[in-house]
Parts: sequence; structure tokens; C-alpha cells
Amino acid sequence: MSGSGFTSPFGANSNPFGSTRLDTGGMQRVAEEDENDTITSPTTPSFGHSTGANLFKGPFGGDSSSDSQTGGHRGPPNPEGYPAQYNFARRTSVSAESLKPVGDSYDNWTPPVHPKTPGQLGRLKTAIGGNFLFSHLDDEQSAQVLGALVEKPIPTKGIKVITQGDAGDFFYVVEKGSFDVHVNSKGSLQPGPDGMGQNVGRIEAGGSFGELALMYNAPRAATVISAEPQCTLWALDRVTFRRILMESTFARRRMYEGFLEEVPLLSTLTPYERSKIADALESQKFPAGHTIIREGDPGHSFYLLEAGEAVAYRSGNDTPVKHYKKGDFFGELALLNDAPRAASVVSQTEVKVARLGKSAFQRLLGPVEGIMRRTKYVGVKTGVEEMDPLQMS
Ligand SMILES: Nc1ncnc2c1ncn2[C@@H]1O[C@@H]2COP(=O)(O)O[C@H]2[C@H]1O
Repeated sequence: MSGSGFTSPFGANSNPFGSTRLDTGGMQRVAEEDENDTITSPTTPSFGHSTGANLFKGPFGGDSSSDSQTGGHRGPPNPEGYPAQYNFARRTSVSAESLKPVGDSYDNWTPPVHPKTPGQLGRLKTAIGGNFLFSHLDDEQSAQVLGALVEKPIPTKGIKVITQGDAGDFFYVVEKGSFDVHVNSKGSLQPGPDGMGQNVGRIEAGGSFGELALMYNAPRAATVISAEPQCTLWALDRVTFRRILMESTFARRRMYEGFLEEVPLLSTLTPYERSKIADALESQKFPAGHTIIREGDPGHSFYLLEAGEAVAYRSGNDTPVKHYKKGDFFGELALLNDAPRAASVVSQTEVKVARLGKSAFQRLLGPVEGIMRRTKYVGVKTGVEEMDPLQMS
């Protein structure tokens, strides 16, 4: 499904991994599974045409303004470089396949097992250790996923691991090296020097890509290409991804996406950036009067207030220095400035917070650092003073 006329170094609609693309058994099972889908699979012949075509209209498609399933052809990706089909698909019941038992084929399914050396296993565990998509698996699921992942060396720079517009076959975790993500506004890779479209991001070691097409039964939303030589990927086949990883990934993204859309701090981020934050969040509930953050402590987490109200106090001051309501954030200063907690934050009512660890905070909230630093606090330097001399008073 890549743009006609384009010649991939691996041939039309192929990936760099040749015969490992999808085993026949996997294909058959996907076909069985997809019978229950309300979304046309990219593996079906009608995909992108007739019934499949109207799946790609959505609010991210520029002129399209609703979730309507009626409509003409596939809408173009939005100006943020985000795929039109993504928003549509996430609002449908595409997850039905994995979120409910699917009869005999489900019962008989066993994940593929690709034997690994102890060395490979060690590297693999390190690679997935920091990836939130793997952090909610039980022991059996972890073992199944570890067994099913296949090592894929990417020897040179410029290898297209994923081609925008293609059907989704694998999900990838980066062990070593980095990969650039490009989105062409036409919805697929086009011929010519600019055929990959705009560079919208880079994925480094520990990161992952290729989940969208598998989660939403949509074409690949971007082209992903190696940015340096000697990269190493681990590939997880589509069926194992859907059967084991998708349920938790999908559920988490769904759980947080509505809330994150309403958080003013995150309003400038793309939906894809917000979904990566959703993967990394952990919800916690506290009763009224609980000290969530204690002044002077080291800072390990950043918080978004999901429900309830909280206040911030500074020592020697009986009146709160700040009030928090749903959608507000706190706990950023210690992480931004590598300093002890500048205030205590106490719940005023029962609260629910979404917590982001320090490394995820640093990795995912870089684009809104300036906004966080511009938050004014009585008697506290935020760092904006150094960034912008006009702010100094
Ligand atoms: N801004 C982006 N838009 C779409 N996909 C992205 C973006 N950044 C990274 N990606 C990844 O690129 C992958 C391309 O294949 P998928 O659509 O399966 O899943 C996509 C995401 O994992």
C-alpha cells in the first residue's frame, strides 16, 4: 500500500526482515480474529476502498469534524502530522477483538517461542525494562512476550523499518540506536526525495513504535527509518501484540485520553504525545488531609490532579500558597531544578492523582518545560529567571 511508483529497497509493501514478516499460522489466526472487528483490517483486500475507506475520516483529518462513519475517501493527516485514522479508530470498538474472548481460536492460541541466548535475554530485558507498555504484564504474560520477541539487527542508516500506508505486521522495541519518524500528509509514502514527508520525531533506545496500526487496525501512520548504523530492534508479531499487550495499552490510553485533553498544560502537545504520556501515568487515590508531597523531600514524581482539590503550603506559613483543582499540575519544580521539594502538597478532599515518574517526565514533557517554568510561585525561583531576563523583577 505504499505509494505506487515508489521503489522500496525491500520491494513493494515489504519490510527489511524478509521471510519473518508474518508466519502463515499467524495470518490465518489474524483473519479469524478480525471477523469480530468493526474496523476493516489493513490485511483485507477492501482496505482503503469501499467500506474500509470511510474509516479514515476523523477530526484530525483537517476538514472532517466528527466521528461519523459516513463519508468519502480517506482523510489526510492533520497539520500536526497525526494520522486521521487514529482518532477515528480509537473511538470505535476495534478493541473488541482483544477485550473479549473470541472463542476457540482464542483458546487454542499459543504465542510463538523464539529461543534466545542468555546474553540476548539480558539485553532484551534491559531494552523493555523502561518501556511502560510492558510494565503492567503479569509473570506469565511477560514470559510469553519475551519468548515471542525476535531480534532484528538494522545494520545501516536509512533503512525503512515501517512504511507509512502499509499494513501493520510487527510492533518494535528499540534496544540500540535511533529512528526518525516521518509523516506524509497524503497518508502514505510518496515517490521522490520528499516522499517521506515531515520529520515529526525521533525514537531512541528504550522507546518503541509500530503500535498504532496493530491497535487500531489502521495503515501505518508514519514512516520509521533508521537514523544511524548498527541499530538493534526487537519485533513482536501482530497477534501476540494484540493478544497480550494491547489490552492494557489500549485500556490505559482510553482511560487517560479524555482527561489529558482537558489538562491546560498539555494542550499544545499532539494527540500522539499525549498518548505516550497516558502510557506512563499511574493513578493514585488519597483521602482528604494526606500529604502527597512533603517540603524538603527529594522529588521523584510529577502529578496531575485527576479529581478533587489540594493545596500547597510552605513552612512557616499557615495559609496555603496555592490551590489545585482538576487538571492542575504540581511537583514539577524539584524535577526541573533538581532541588528538594519547595512546598508540601496536601489533599483538601479525597483526590485522585495521575503520577509520572522522573525519567518519563523528563522524556515526555520537554515540549512544555517553558510553560511549567513560567508558573509563578511566591518566594520560589522557577528557573525562568535564567531563561528569560524580562521575567526578572
Ligand atoms: N507523530 C506520530 N504520528 C504517528 N505515528 C507516530 C508518530 N510518532 C511516532 N509514531 C510511531 O510511528 C509508527 C508508524 O507505524 P504505526 O502507525 O503502526 O505506529 C506509529 C507510531 O508507533
